[in-house]
Amino acid sequence: MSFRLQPPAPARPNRCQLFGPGSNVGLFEKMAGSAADVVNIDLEDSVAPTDKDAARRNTIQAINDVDWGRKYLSVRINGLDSPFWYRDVVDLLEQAGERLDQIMIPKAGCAADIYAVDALVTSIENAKGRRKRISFEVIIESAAGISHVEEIAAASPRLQAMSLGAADFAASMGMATTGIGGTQENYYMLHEGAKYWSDPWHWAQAAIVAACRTHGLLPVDGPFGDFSDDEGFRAQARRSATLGMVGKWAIHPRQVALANEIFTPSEAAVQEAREILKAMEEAKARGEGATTYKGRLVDIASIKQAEGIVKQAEMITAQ
Ligand SMILES: C[C@@H](C(=O)SCCNC(=O)CCNC(=O)[C@H](O)C(C)(C)COP(=O)(O)OP(=O)(O)OC[C@H]1O[C@@H](n2cnc3c(N)ncnc32)[C@H](O)[C@@H]1OP(=O)(O)O)[C@H](O)C(=O)O
Ligand SMILES: [Mg+2]
Repeated sequence: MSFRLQPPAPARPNRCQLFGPGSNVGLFEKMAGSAADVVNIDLEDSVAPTDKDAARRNTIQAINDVDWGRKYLSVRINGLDSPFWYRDVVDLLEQAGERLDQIMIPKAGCAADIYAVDALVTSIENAKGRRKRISFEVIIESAAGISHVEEIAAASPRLQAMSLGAADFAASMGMATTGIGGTQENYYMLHEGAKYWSDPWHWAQAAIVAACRTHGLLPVDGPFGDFSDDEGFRAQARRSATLGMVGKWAIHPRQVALANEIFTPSEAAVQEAREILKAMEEAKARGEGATTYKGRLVDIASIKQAEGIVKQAEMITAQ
């Protein structure tokens, strides 16, 4: 272990982030009543430029009026390259009540982007005497964002989570696809005439997970565009969970249960983790640092792996 210890990520469930446009007021109560851990009201790309002012007003009213229960309540502001973002921040911080938990910053390209939003948020919080400190989630969805992912993860103590935005990422990278996440038909290896599909999102996800784990943030997988493809969503989510991500966006309500299913450790996984912990306790009592569990090696690193699964399950149950 490095002398610099790995900080823990925030201890709150983030299995599913349900998105809805701030211009669609009819969705707010439905989002609040969903089983998502996080609700993201969007002021950015799902809102037409002509609707920006109305969406911002709707969002502030909904933050103040809707019963959001135990949801982690987040608003995605417009990008720093737009003429809208500063007004999003000013109006949200000045007019939305303390129920607002988080601001989501899209298309982050460097640490200074987060610094700029932090400076504005901090100034308004102090001026208005807001008691609750707003947290940040950042979206990595550009070539610059992934190139600077580690400095972005370290950019502000407000940062709690980081997501991959597959659509903008693909566009920025010039990827030859219009798909939003999932299997890409042309990304395959050929062996003896058979195609073996690979995962073009994998390397970016792994970079995000590493940056998040280094700086104590929650790594989150972004949207899966084809909301009629449940199995495709599950497969993508399983890969993300295996890589260390804690949750995934839902861009349609039918994806909420799928995300919760995949990012809640299964009973079998929790039972196995507990058995490994027991096997290691017994090994320790014998003065051993390694032992055999179901025919395979387990050692002190296995304790950390197993504890991670048990802690995740316990945190979700405690909610
Ligand atoms: C890709 C980049 C992104 O920005 S993704 C995030 C931004 N996008 C969004 O926020 C879109 C969110 N989704 C929607 O707006 C809608 O789901 C829809 C337009 C995709 C489909 O809506 P539609 O009403 O046609 O769907 P139905 O199947 O008819 O709905 C059934 C039922 O569910 C209710 N509903 C629909 N959407 C939501 C929702 N988001 N939350 C809660 N409830 C919802 C709908 O009203 C119906 O209700 P009922 O009539 O049955 O009562 C990213 O940045 C990147 O770069 O990758
Ligand atoms: Mg995007």
